Amino acid sequence: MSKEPVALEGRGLVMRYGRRRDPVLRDCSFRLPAGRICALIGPNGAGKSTLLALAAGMLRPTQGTVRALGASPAESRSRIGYAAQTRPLYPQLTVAATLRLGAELNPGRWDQEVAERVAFGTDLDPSARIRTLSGGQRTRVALALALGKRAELLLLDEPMADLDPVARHQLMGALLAVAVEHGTSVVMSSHVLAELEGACDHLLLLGRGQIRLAGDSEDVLTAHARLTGASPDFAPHTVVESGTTGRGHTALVRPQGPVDATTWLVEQPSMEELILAHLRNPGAPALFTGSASPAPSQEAAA
Ligand SMILES: Nc1ncnc2c1ncn2[C@@H]1O[C@H](COP(=O)(O)OP(=O)(O)OP(=O)(O)O)[C@@H](O)[C@H]1O
Repeated sequence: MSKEPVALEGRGLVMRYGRRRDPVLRDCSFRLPAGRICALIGPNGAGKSTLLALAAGMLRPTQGTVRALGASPAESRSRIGYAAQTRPLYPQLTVAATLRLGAELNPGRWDQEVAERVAFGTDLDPSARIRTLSGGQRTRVALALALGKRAELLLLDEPMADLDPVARHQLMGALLAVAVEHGTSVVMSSHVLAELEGACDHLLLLGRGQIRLAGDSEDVLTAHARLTGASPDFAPHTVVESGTTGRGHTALVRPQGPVDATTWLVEQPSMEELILAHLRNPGAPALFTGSASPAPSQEAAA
């Protein structure tokens, strides 16, 4: 098993809200090595926000365990920055007072310069009250609180969702600069694949309550190939998605052994193509590459 430090780990997670019969997460296990910028992807309602809230210690799992930075999320709370999708902020406070509160709540860790850069990057007025801000401006303040905390693990729920293109670009730049400078581990959910592709070096794809794909982006990509040829039989390779085009039969596969390049045209799919194929085919077998392989859940290990 990999000895690489782990930023976030879930083992046998089950999450059921109230009396709902179907759990949102079911025996969900994963391991995120430290220092990665991880895209958390999945269809609407897959449980991305739930997973991030569990990792931040804002929810407790029905079953299973979450470890964040080597301890329970509650124990690691001061080292975790979390920007929830709902951007909970005090509506009566001004932006400047909100950042002051961030500084007071994080003594010894707070980076005012980063917080101000993120919050005031455009022309946001420090004396404006939170309740008067637009959705995008509130997002900037929520991200300023998360990044200003100099967290070791940043959990960002759709961080760019309501930002304009310039603000997105600027904030992604600020986020990456902070992450590189401090070796921060980042998990961010988003539906904008192009945005994630440029920024993230690790992937967690959630579907049907479990992790379907996990690993460093390069490893996940090289574990797949697009094959095109005359035959519809792609055995022995694992087919994620297949179809027919003008060029013949084509499939996105996980090669099981060498691919016969005399039979198939072999191409490397793009990350977007690969993710879309998995989103369209949630029944494809799960793949965990390298150090992303989860430890066996306690029940399985017993
Ligand atoms: N507080 C709650 N009480 C009951 N059900 C909830 C609650 N929060 C989330 N759910 C349900 O859990 C499921 C997963 O929701 P979640 O918000 O985690 O998904 P998501 O992947 O973040 O979705 P989206 O991409 O739409 O933001 C949904 O079916 C949702 O209705």
